[in-house]
Amino acid sequence: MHGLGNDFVVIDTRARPLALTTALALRIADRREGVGCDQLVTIEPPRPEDPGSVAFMGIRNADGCVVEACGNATRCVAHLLMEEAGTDTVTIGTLAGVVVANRAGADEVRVDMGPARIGWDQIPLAEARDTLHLDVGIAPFTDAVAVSMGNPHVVAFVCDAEAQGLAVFGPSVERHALFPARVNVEIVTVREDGRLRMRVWERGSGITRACGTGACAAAVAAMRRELVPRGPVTVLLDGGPLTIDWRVADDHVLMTGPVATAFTGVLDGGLLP
Ligand SMILES: N[C@@H](CCC[C@H](N)C(=O)O)C(=O)O
Repeated sequence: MHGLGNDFVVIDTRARPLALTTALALRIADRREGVGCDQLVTIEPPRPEDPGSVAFMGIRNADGCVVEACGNATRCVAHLLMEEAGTDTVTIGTLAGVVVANRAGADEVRVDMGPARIGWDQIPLAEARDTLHLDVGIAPFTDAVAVSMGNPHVVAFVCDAEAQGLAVFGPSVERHALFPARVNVEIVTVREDGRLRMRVWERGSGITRACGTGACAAAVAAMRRELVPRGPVTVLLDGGPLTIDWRVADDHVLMTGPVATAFTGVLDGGLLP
């Protein structure tokens, strides 16, 4: 499946448990030898600690590491589970917390991604720093904004996001000592029409065509800096637009966007044990 070209292999392990090792995840995610994807996602039985959830969503980046959140994959898994149950809403457990999703159109899903976390220790940063004006020491991240959506993000505002060498500075920012859990890296231009143009270097996956949690982080960062008014904003990714609303009532971030299924079937070819 994919959300705006951010693509996933989604494996339903509810009926058939899967011992997913890092080595196996790496093989499946490998675009040369495996199926190939930005993230590998498992649908698992619900955990007792996730109240109201019908399933747990496990997420691994293409480098095999387990991560807490993935906005685009959450829309995809929510869509699958709502189709399966014939409902318009679904509650899913993730390592970042329990999220609630709703249908927002034929192939559109809205997810309440929960609160944005902005404390330095919530990102996390290696030391106490101002997350609204963060100097990472690598241009253009000399006055950046750090936000956690359950996973860590750092956002730099630039005049022209297209002109930036994301593949050059992305890896250095991702692994900078200031970010002990590494970080997802976003460059954002605030357009004259009020929309945000964002490009992303994802932790553990590199440049992707879209990042849902990254779009949430970019919108929160722009609103914290008062570059756009608090309320719904369109974030333009390489793969298309997402609508992000940082709700005033409870500080939750709502993400609305499309879901697409590329292929459904049996993953074999010797990949699974
Ligand atoms: N593509 C995702 C984010 C996936 C996880 C991220 N690379 C991380 O390491 O935190 C999204 O749509 O949010």
